[in-house]
Amino acid sequence: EDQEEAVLRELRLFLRNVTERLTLDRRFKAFTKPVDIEEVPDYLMVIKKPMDLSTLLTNIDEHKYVTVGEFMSDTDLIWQNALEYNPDSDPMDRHIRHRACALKDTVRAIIKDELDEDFERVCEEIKESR
Ligand SMILES: COC(=O)[C@H](Cc1ccco1)c1ccncc1
Repeated sequence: EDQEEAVLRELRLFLRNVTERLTLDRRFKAFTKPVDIEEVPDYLMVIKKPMDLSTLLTNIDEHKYVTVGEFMSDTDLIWQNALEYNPDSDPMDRHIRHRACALKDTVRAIIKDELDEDFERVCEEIKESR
């Protein structure tokens, strides 16, 4: 009912704020847009579920996420894909992997610090009821 829509609206505001802060962080520039398939023709042969920060924002606005957990699954794809596609010892691969790990740690720190457990539980209840 309307209380539920108010909770989901607050969730979207929180997720947009987190995504915006990640997008503004210069370390995460490579994660802000989809990997360019013209530039990397084999990318979709290796990575089955591409994800990036701009797509997160689109998903939020399309009401894809009813819980923070669902949002986290997509943010995990961003850094997991980077580790998988860039596994080599050359400096470029090491650099993107370091940034991927920074993204993982930063998202977890924000959620731990700023998400109220009771709020996430209410979102989970709404999800189960649908
Ligand atoms: C998330 O970004 C990536 O996985 C691409 C893959 C890539 C390889 C060549 C062009 O792009 C990347 C971008 C910047 N620096 C390293 C790798």
